[in-house]
Amino acid sequence: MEEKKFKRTTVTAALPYANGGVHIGHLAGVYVPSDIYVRYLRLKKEDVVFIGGSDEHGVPITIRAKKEGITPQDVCDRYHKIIKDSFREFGISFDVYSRTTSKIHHQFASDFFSKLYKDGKLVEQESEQYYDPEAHQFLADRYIMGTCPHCGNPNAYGDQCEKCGSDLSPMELINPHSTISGAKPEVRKTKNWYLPLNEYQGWLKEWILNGHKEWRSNVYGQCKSWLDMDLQPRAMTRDLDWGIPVPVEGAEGKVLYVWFDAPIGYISNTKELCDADPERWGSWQKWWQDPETRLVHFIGKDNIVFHCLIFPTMLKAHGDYILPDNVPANEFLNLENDKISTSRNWAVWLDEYLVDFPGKQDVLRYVLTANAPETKDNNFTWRDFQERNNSELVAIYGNFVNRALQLTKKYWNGVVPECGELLEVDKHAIDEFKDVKEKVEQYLDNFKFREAQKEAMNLARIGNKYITECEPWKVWKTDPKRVETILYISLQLVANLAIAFEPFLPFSSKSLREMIDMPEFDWAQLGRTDLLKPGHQLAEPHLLFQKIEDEEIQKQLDKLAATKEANEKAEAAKSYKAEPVKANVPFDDFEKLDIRVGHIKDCQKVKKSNKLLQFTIDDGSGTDRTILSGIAKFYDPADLIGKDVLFVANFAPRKMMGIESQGMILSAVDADGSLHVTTTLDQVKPGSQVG
Ligand SMILES: Nc1ncnc2c1ncn2[C@@H]1O[C@H](COP(=O)(O)OP(=O)(O)OP(=O)(O)O)[C@@H](O)[C@H]1O
Ligand SMILES: [Zn+2]
Repeated sequence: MEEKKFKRTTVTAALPYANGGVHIGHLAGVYVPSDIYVRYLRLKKEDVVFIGGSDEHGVPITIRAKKEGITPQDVCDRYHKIIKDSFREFGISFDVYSRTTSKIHHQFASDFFSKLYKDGKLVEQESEQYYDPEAHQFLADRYIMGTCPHCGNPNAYGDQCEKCGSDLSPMELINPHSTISGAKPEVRKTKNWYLPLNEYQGWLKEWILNGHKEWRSNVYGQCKSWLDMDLQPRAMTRDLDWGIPVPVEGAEGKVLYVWFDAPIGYISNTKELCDADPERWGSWQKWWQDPETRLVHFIGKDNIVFHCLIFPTMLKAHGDYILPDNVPANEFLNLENDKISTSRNWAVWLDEYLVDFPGKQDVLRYVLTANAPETKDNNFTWRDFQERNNSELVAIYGNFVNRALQLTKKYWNGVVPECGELLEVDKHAIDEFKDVKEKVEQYLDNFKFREAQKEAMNLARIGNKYITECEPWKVWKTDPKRVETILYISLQLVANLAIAFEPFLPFSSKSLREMIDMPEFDWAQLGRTDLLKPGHQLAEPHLLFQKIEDEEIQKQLDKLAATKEANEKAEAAKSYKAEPVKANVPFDDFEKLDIRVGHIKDCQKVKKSNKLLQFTIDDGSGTDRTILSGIAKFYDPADLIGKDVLFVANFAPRKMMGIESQGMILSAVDADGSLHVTTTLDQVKPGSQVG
């Protein structure tokens, strides 16, 4: 196949769903790689537009709104702002970041649907759906709960059981109920409009399986497995009240399917940008309808089917649009060996990261790229984060820059020296770093961001090796002229680093360019050895990166451990069922027990026991009472001193670990098996009887 030549590139990044903030999985999967790519094209002075925005329709937003007693628009407004701020703070350099609740988008998506409808590209079909007779509405899958037919989990959703992971359809649930009203749903007939993917199957096969063999193997493979099955028509409308109304007569109470409207958001957001500044951007059609424009979608793997099959089919059915030339989807990033999850709060949130690591955006960008899930799922660990910061950013990149700049400051007051005659060692270093440009380009052109960043880092490795070999601090004593050359070459390497790292670590690059006073630069200069001219005055050097200490990492690990514990508790509570009540007993039996209030005067751990606590109790008799209780795992003894507890006073004394226990302290057993000492609501005198 001949290589296509393009005049410009439209880059889109998946529209994040506006019911949560941005976490490291989002950054690693989509936003850092797309930003690197766009920055690279801009540096090459190519014509490129970078499109983003929030996805604000769909059911989960309405569920959250109901739960919090606010409107869906309130939910969107809150998260759109958080998301937008996070992207700005991490240097994700969108040309436009808009939202799918915008007026422009509603109109645009509605018109797009109308055109398909009028051209007869959609198929009208009736189907049976659950309907809530009390809330008077059809129920989206997420609004129906019931018992999972596979594992018996009583809290399975209409589309999925989170316990066993099965994909479900609402009709499979046993004893379904509406989560809105609790009512038993009825089956009713409803009409929707479908995109007949089946009619496009042959075309899709040809376009992807023959035409795009160069796509990443994970993307190509997923497309192939879909295309090896028979594609089914897919509903493009839903019975729901949050979204873009279906612009067809008789479709009241229906909205466009969120995966129909969201990708159109890429186009409507481009239109918003172009309309606002046509001089700078030209017409939006140029970016979406000109065959000389190259369209690239950055997404995570769960979005592949939508961007490779469904959206292209919509574009093809419409007829006026170009199709994606590549869809470099990433696999998933996990956190400390567990799936990142918004609902379980198992994530590193960008806004929280910035509070704990202010100014360290580039460290996260670096680690997420170094460890990007490009070919398989990958794992983020805080130890790896620390290790890469300390032994790569600090010890290699930062160290080299600092050596070169500090030596120049020391010997020449920060003025770039002359380059003298080149020795073998100089020529070798120059040769080595001249290749870097081509290698980085090759990797970036093929969306291999991990490798590309590694190559950029190689510049610093070359620099460190060079300085170490040349030992300018020793040579200075005998041959200062020679040191001029060594530092001249080192400084050229530093300038090259600032260019090479601009797409990856824009904040550090900017800071480095300020130190070497290099306001103007572009990609074409990469590999040159005359970027800083002799006599050029450098600014005051400072450290580019700081070491991250163990305590800072431990704090993050502790935070995650606390989240895990809270999740386990919540999980246990969900499946908790109170024990059945025991057989009735005569009141006389109860009366035989003497339960009393005791005041804890002292409490100690029992030596050599990790279960027992020894209590000294004031029981109102004037003599202290000793009671042992197996609750050491759940309490710090010091916290119990001074508290009142309920205890059984008339059990026969019993020896444990050599100590006689005179009674039993009463505790409640929680869902997770933890024990909680009981007390009275109000303070009463020690020795008061309970009954
Ligand atoms: N852990 C992850 N690793 C890689 N990519 C991810 C990860 N989580 C989300 N993404 C990608 O980020 C983009 C935006 O995600 P979206 O807002 O749809 O959230 P999501 O997939 O619902 O994630 P979450 O459930 O964590 O909120 C999507 O393209 C998605 O594939
Ligand atoms: Zn199940």
